[in-house]
Amino acid sequence: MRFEDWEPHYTAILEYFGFEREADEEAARVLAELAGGRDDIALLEALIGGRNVTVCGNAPSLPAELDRIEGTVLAADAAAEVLAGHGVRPDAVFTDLDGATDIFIDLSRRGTVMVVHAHGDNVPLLRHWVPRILGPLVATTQAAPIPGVHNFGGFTDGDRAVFAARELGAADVRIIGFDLADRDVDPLKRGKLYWAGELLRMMGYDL
Ligand SMILES: Nc1ncnc2c1ncn2[C@@H]1O[C@H](COP(=O)(O)OP(=O)(O)OP(=O)(O)O)[C@@H](O)[C@H]1O
Ligand SMILES: Nc1nc2c(c(=O)[nH]1)N=C(CO)CN2
Ligand SMILES: [Mg+2]
Repeated sequence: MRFEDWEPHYTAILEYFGFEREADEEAARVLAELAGGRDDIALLEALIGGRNVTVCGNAPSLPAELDRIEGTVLAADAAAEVLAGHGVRPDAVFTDLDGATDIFIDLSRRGTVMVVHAHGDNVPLLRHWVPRILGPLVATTQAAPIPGVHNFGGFTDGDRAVFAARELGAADVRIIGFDLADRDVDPLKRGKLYWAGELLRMMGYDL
């Protein structure tokens, strides 16, 4: 998605949460510096382009839906840990690192692409984790893209994975582990799930 098509949604999200665009832009610059020129977008594209893709959200329903996995597996943040616990190594993990554990480092070592998202509220996490990610790395932002830092569209880890899969030419993108009406979450997370729903409906999902 071109940034000018994403920007109206981004502006509405900034306003809804009171997040600062300048803080997101600064975080993108920090991530670019930490990445130090590493950009495995070609590998991510090869995993997704022309393939059937399954995006795994981290709703409590995920373990019961694992039998629906088909093709390339994209995990939304801590869903990666659930998948790994069931013997599934995701091809890529979309993460703003608030769900990161040493399991991510292990997955990275085994070849999983880490698609790391910078935003105004995760700079300390970027500084902690990015130097430890030794495998394939793709950097993303929700603000304007800069060299080495991509914006495929989307906001939460889960819907960003769907936007990326579409942008990189997936043949089909199915989603599992999404329960956007989950009431068992704090108010901020409820707001984020609301936006995930808005954006996924915009992409044609009936949630
Ligand atoms: N009921 C749910 N609870 C949590 N995540 C969900 C749920 N349904 C769908 N998801 C998707 O799974 C993603 C990963 O979930 P995780 O629990 O790791 O949350 P998170 O890392 O806090 O998400 P984010 O950083 O995007 O807020 C979310 O970003 C969201 O897109
Ligand atoms: N500034 C900011 N941006 C975000 C945030 C967040 O907490 N702060 N959380 C996200 C996904 O959870 C995505 N983007
Ligand atoms: Mg996260």
